[in-house]
Amino acid sequence: MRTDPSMPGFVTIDQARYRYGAAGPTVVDGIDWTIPRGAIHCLLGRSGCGKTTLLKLAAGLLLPDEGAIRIDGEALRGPGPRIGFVFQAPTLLTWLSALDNVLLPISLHRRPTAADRTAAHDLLTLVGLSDLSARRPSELSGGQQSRVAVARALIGMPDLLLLDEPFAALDALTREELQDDLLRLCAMRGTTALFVTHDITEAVYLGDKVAVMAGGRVTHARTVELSRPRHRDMRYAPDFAATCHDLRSAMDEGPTA
Ligand SMILES: Nc1ncnc2c1ncn2[C@@H]1O[C@H](COP(=O)(O)OP(=O)(O)OP(=O)(O)O)[C@@H](O)[C@H]1O
Repeated sequence: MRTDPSMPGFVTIDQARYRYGAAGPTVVDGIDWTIPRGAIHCLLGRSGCGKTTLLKLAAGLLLPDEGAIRIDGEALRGPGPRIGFVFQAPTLLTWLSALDNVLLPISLHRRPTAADRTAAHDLLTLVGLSDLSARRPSELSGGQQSRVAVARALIGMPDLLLLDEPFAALDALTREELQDDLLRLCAMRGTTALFVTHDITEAVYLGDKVAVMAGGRVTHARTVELSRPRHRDMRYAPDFAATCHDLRSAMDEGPTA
């Protein structure tokens, strides 16, 4: 077991509320959530229920109107180097090589050192792209671009990785490979992660815990009892299917009053 439930939360979301503009509807409506250090939690929910907004609050890209987000006990006041973000689209810079895209979070602040370049190359190796580090994004497949985006999010050794449907556009087999890459990298580095997805099987395969969101609230939460490391054969086990079924039913129930 990777996490100890008695450990204090590494990420603590405390009664967070958020609306876009003064007159808009409340999009995140009083969410309480705790992620222990090193855990991977997944957020499931229908389109428009507020998942991305909650992720942006956890990244410090938005600040809550009410409540607080704490990372390691400290109230979050904006984005910082301890947090890595992977968006749905890989958002790579077209004129840079894969290696230079991975180095981007560093080169925005200072000139990368030889050690930084080695670290970037090591990350590309870990995601299976060691031979392609000189290629531009247009010379890479969609899955390879997503791998570069994951490597870029990890170059700053973030304590917290936030992922917003990063593999949604990929074919099923590539998605499974990237899920395994992500689990391996998080386990190696003890990275805490919050992963937003529409895909129930993805949430169950990756997560220590899965929350279902609807109408800006967490309406259901379930601990995933599968052992770690995860293995692709687990996807066909009865307890995996039962967990998926339970979450599907929770998504059908929708928000509670
Ligand atoms: N910048 C914005 N200004 C105004 N409203 C917004 C803005 N961004 C999102 N919203 C609204 O907030 C609500 C929640 O959006 P959010 O992107 O968090 O949902 P989501 O669950 O991530 O959806 P999806 O699964 O489709 O990405 C939606 O009704 C959306 O239209």
